[in-house]
Amino acid sequence: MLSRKELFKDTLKKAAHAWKRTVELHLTEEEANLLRLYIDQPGYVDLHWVMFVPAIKGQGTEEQQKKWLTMAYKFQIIGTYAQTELGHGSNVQGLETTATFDPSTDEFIMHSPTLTSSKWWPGGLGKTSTHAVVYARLITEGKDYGIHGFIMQLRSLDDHSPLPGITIGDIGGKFGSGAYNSMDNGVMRLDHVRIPRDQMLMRLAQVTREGKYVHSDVPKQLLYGTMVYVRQTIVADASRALSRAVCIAVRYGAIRKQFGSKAGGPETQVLNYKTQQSRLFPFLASAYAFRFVGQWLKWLYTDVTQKLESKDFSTLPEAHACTAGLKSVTTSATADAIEECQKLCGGHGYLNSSGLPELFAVNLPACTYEGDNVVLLLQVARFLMKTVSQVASGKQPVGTTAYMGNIQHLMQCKSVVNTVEDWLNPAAIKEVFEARALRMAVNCAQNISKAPSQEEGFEAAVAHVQLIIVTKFIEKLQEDILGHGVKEQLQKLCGIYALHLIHKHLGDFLSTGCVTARQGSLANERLGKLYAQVRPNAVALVDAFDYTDHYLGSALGRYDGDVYSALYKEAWKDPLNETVVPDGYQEHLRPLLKQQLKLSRL
Ligand SMILES: CCCCCCCC/C=C\CCC/C=C/C(=O)SCCNC(=O)CCNC(=O)[C@H](O)C(C)(C)COP(=O)(O)OP(=O)(O)OC[C@H]1O[C@@H](n2cnc3c(N)ncnc32)[C@H](O)[C@@H]1OP(=O)(O)O
Ligand SMILES: Cc1cc2nc3c(=O)[nH]c(=O)nc-3n(C[C@H](O)[C@H](O)[C@H](O)COP(=O)(O)OP(=O)(O)OC[C@H]3O[C@@H](n4cnc5c(N)ncnc54)[C@H](O)[C@@H]3O)c2cc1C
Repeated sequence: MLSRKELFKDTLKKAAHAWKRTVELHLTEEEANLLRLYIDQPGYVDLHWVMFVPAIKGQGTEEQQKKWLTMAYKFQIIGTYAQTELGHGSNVQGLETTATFDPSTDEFIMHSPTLTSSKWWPGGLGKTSTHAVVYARLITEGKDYGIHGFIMQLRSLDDHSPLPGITIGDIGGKFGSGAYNSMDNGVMRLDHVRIPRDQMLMRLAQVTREGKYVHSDVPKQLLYGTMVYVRQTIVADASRALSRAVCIAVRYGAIRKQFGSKAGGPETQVLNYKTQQSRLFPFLASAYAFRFVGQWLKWLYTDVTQKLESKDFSTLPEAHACTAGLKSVTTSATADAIEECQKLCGGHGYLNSSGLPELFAVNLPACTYEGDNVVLLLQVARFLMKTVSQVASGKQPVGTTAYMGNIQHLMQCKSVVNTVEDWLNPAAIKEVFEARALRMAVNCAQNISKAPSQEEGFEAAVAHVQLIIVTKFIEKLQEDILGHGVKEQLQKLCGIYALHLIHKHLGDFLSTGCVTARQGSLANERLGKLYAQVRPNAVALVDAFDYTDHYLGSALGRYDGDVYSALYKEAWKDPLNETVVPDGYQEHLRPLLKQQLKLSRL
């Protein structure tokens, strides 16, 4: 119910209070991150911690890190990540902002040469940030060396006014009433703003005092390292958002009753309808699947970071493909699922008090930020095409593409599934996913060799990423899992996750000859049985996410199931209900009604 201005101020207040508590309680970095997470309102601090600090860590020299991170860690400065421009987002190489070295003063001149080069979107830029890592084309000795990162001070540390040559503001209201409107995504134009040479982030490349451009021995792709880091964290965000929506829809489905009353008895819980189960349980399974793959991705990221520190860059392409692909598939699936959960809750799901509209609005942009999901999947496709060509020339693939080394078998194998029960076998499931992914990648590589196109391979990329998710779920179940019967429930969810994908993408599985139509229909039959088996534990499986009512923020998803009184109470809180007769009655309603009355008496 807050206006944009009130909402923004509320975010400032919460962030300041959270920081105060962080200091008072000596919270660790991890604990402080959790506190921020549970505040659950996008704000400038997200950009400061998730992008500004990591950008300096990844691209700054030790000296630069010491100087800037010391201030950033104490919040003496507030930073953002200013990459996207009004005319350029996905294509980072197309950015127009310039950083021209002036050897006479040992400074860079930061400039926005056109309207389209205005920085546009960075979170916290609009009203809050005092500093930013700004991405700009480095020009020295008359030559354009492409995009590099620069630390810039934007606002005075005394009175917060923009520094000379900097025009800065908020880009305006966004989708939904709350959601990202708490964030001051900003616009910024630079008019020949001078910064010292040592504010270029110099781990990847340096400009000497004389203006010479010098490469480091690290790959230039490390410039994109911050995005790899954030994409990895977004997978965990997607899993969390999806599990919240599913928790609301499952709990409400157990309370809501419609039709099916026998002999005057109670109506049927909507969660007992097979159609409700077949729409909802794949999301429940996906929430668990995304959580497990998110945990694995965090491990992969830590591993690649350690390797980078010892100058081993070999796993960087895989880390890029996995983070890009998983960010894309999990956020798209999550946005679609939250929208569907609204429908699964019927009319009440459309009320703000269900919590679902806000959840949708806040998670929808994850399909776009940190890389548009289509653009990112095309990056995965590019990686797959390279791997296929390496396999063809005899190189053994590793990591998540290791299965491609089994090309002889996977290109011609037939699924062993003969009965409904055979679809319980994880090895049988994995084999059809591997065969589908490989065959689609090889088909795509053949198409490209006939007619090269940047846009081929989108579906092959989706198939590969889904294989990763299925594989990581299966691997998780090979670990020890505590709790009586928990593993069995997770096995059922794993089956649902994999088989619902076979159902959804049956065209791919059939056209690549990985399964027959009969096997496809056996998969559907198995799926129906799994839904019925999961039903008795569905509520427990969402309770296991352990969300408080406060965090869930939903009248429908309450733990105690007292849905109707909660909806009723929430309705009365609406400002429209502050008066019995609404504002506007005297000016607009009364004259209208009186006029109609007069006319009818004529
Ligand atoms: C309710 C509370 C919620 C709280 C939530 C808190 C979390 C907050 C999280 C986020 C908040 C939102 C903040 C949002 C921030 C942003 O959006 S920042 C801007 C993000 N922008 C993008 O992602 C742009 C996407 N574009 C690109 O990444 C690149 O332009 C590209 C598409 C990858 C293309 O790059 P390029 O032009 O260089 O071209 P290529 O020829 O394709 O690539 C060259 C080679 O480099 C390899 N590559 C590309 N990227 C990477 C990488 N990241 N790492 C490693 N390697 C990379 C590519 O594969 C090529 O390799 P090859 O030549 O061997 O094939
Ligand atoms: C809430 C939010 C917060 C953000 N925060 C920040 C931030 O803090 N800092 C920052 O720098 N940026 C930020 N961004 C910007 C964000 O990173 C970009 O919006 C994103 O990278 C997508 O770029 P774009 O908007 O230019 O989309 P476009 O690339 O213009 O995409 C438009 C359409 O074109 C399609 N398309 C584009 N290229 C191709 C292609 N090669 N092949 C096929 N289809 C293609 C896309 O799929 C899409 O459908 C934020 C954005 C949002 C929404």
